[in-house]
Amino acid sequence: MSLADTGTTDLDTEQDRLTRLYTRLDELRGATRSRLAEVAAQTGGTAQARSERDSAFTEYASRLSRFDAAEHGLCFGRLDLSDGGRHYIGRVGLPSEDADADPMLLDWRAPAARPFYVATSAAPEGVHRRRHIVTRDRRVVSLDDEVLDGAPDAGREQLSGAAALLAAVNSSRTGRMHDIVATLQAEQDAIIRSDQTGVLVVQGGPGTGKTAVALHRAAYLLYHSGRIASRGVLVVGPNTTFLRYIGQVLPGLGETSVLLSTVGELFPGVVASRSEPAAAAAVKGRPVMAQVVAQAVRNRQGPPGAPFDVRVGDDVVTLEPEFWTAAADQARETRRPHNRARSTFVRLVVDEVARQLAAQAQGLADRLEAESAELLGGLDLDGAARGDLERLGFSDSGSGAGEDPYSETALDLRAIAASDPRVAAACEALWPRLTPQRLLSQLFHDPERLASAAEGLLTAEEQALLVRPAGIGSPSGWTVADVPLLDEAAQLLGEDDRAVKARASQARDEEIAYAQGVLDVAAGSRTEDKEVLTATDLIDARRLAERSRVADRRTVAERAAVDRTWTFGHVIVDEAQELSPMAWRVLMRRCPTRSMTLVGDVAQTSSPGGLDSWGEALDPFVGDRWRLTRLSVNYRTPAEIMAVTVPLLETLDADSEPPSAVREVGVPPWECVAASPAEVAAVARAERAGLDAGRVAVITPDAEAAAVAAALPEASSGADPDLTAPMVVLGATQAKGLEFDVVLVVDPVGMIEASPRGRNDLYVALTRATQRLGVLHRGRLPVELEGGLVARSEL
Ligand SMILES: Nc1ncnc2c1ncn2[C@@H]1O[C@H](COP(=O)(O)OP(=O)(O)OP(=O)(O)O)[C@@H](O)[C@H]1O
Repeated sequence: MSLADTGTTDLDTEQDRLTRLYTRLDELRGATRSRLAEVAAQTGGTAQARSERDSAFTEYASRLSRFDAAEHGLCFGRLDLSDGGRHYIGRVGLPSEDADADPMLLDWRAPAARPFYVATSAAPEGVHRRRHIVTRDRRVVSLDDEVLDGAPDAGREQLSGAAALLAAVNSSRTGRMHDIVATLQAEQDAIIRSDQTGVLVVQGGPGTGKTAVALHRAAYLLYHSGRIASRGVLVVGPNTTFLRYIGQVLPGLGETSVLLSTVGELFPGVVASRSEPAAAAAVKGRPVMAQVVAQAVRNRQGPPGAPFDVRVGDDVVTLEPEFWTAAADQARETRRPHNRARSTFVRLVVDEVARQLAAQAQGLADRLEAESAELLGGLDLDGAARGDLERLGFSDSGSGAGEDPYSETALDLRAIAASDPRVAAACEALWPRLTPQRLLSQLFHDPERLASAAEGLLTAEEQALLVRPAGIGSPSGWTVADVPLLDEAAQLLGEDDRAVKARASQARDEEIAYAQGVLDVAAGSRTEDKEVLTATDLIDARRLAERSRVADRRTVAERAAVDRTWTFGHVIVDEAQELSPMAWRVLMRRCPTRSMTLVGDVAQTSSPGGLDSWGEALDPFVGDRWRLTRLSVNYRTPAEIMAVTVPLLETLDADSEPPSAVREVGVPPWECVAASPAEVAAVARAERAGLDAGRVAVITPDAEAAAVAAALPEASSGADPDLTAPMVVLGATQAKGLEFDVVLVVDPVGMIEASPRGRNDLYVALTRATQRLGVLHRGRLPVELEGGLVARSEL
């Protein structure tokens, strides 16, 4: 039915349709909620029934969150096909009541929805008309139509849904990133839908939508791949402020199987809250640190330089360095991680101690025998020697422990050696049980230990950067750059989980004992009536314990967050240029399938350990088997601001093409002198006063942020600022990935001089504004900005 046939206006038609879609959404939501409540109320059953119930629970819960998330902007588009067909496109798919009929609403990720994003008048993909439907609450607000199978419209050819797109990019910022599902552009859509296998790198200048695209790709992959949905997606971002900024996007798309994390949060139980000099972080990030950590572990595996005495009872057993070396070699040959290979080492020590005890006993017997023979001539010495040996724990003087390691005597001696605390102490000294935290804090607190582990790998100056004053190494004493080292150490140390398993088994036995107690009480209250069945007639204690087990209904993301060894179905890294080689090793371990999307911009690298080229990071892990795609349009920064940054970008990367801005705003970026924090504060207040809605950011060199924040107490600031506040003060490295309506960049010369990557920081700061940019300096601008900015007085 065409719109003309209806006799009503387009808006009314779409309102009718939208109302029906919401009615259907409410029905489906209600039905899912009831099913969820039913499953949640069920208990008992076999292990298989429980597991099926847990899966059903998870499935209903995620379906419900998808329906809930679709409440805002349920439907945003319509495709009228050249063959007369029609699809409505929305955040979630809604099936028709008639199971054979077409869906009432197509999920944006469905293949049939793709033309909505990619069709152009040059390549209409069977689309006659594309309609963007703008809604608020449950009302249709406006429509924007593009007819694609007519004459190409040169002006709009590049953009899909230009009006809706420009309305979205021009709207005031809220301090939270929003999804762009209604206005995705073709080059973005191609990345989102590209094959899940292998490593995909998305290189793009500022504001090209890399973050947005990465998050929509996560939602797309979760929708299409059961494997990825069951293992979840890890999204790694540069800092917690940024993660909070993007935190609404995936829940808004109804996806909960995603863990957002910084590198510093990837080691469960460690809070990387300590800061350290950039030079120290840079050393810790270098690939050679993997060898340093490996050597540090090896250095904790025997042998002593001199013979090592072990006292057992009244006897002293001397273990020579050669023995320790051989035992350590044999334990390492198991190729097990340190803590698991330890059991081999301990067994060898116990065997050797037992062997020597036996040999000492045998020697004593032989000596007694010889002395007695000398003294007593032809008397029965065998009986006397046997008596001596029996007192020493031997039943048969002819079979030494060395000859039959499984004889009762040998086993006894081994048991004695194994339970002797001094043997245990010797093993602990020469092959200690180690946690990653213990290994590293002992390494960094002890310059000699560090020198031994880093010999030939780090210079004395580099080692000096790593040494920590005493007292650091407590849970709060770790830095972000320590986390990949902890992870590396965890990998090499492994976990001897026998104790954990033993505890689990004990807990299980206790559960069964408790269940038995329940059954005993039930049996005690058994009625005389033989027809009445009690619990004991139907169930035994083990099954009762199984039935009462609490279900594990945590989401994939919740389970992954507490498990260092969790491997994800897909890993997305935002601002990937910031990661150090050691951090890449962590992420590769979390993603053995190498199904990864890495988005970033090497021109924006600010961390000293970060990247200069993508190949540099990826070659060690995937060789040249990675795909590079580019985004070319800047949706955030107006053309006037991008023009100012061109000379700076040229100094950062002469080959880099600046992204073309999607719009102009008619306001040139300006500069003025503001020498003191008070002057900066005054300008910031004036900018804020001129803004109806939206956000102002004052971005300073990192070291100046506190002083400016003190002069502007009404602004949010600090390590974890509230981005939804009307004004915020940020250090340059905090601004990465964020955006604001108005940005004031303070002391650009100071910013450049503050770090070896200061120019990159300045580039990031200058490209954060969606509307207006002001540069506040101390009387001198960097050469790259000279001539590009209008003096404020001239505005
Ligand atoms: N297709 C689109 N429709 C609407 N808005 C878009 C679109 N693409 C990008 N944007 C908006 O442009 C802004 C910049 O996007 P995003 O932060 O993802 O870019 P980026 O490439 O990660 O930037 P940077 O590297 O500078 O941090 C965001 O506000 C985003 O919502």
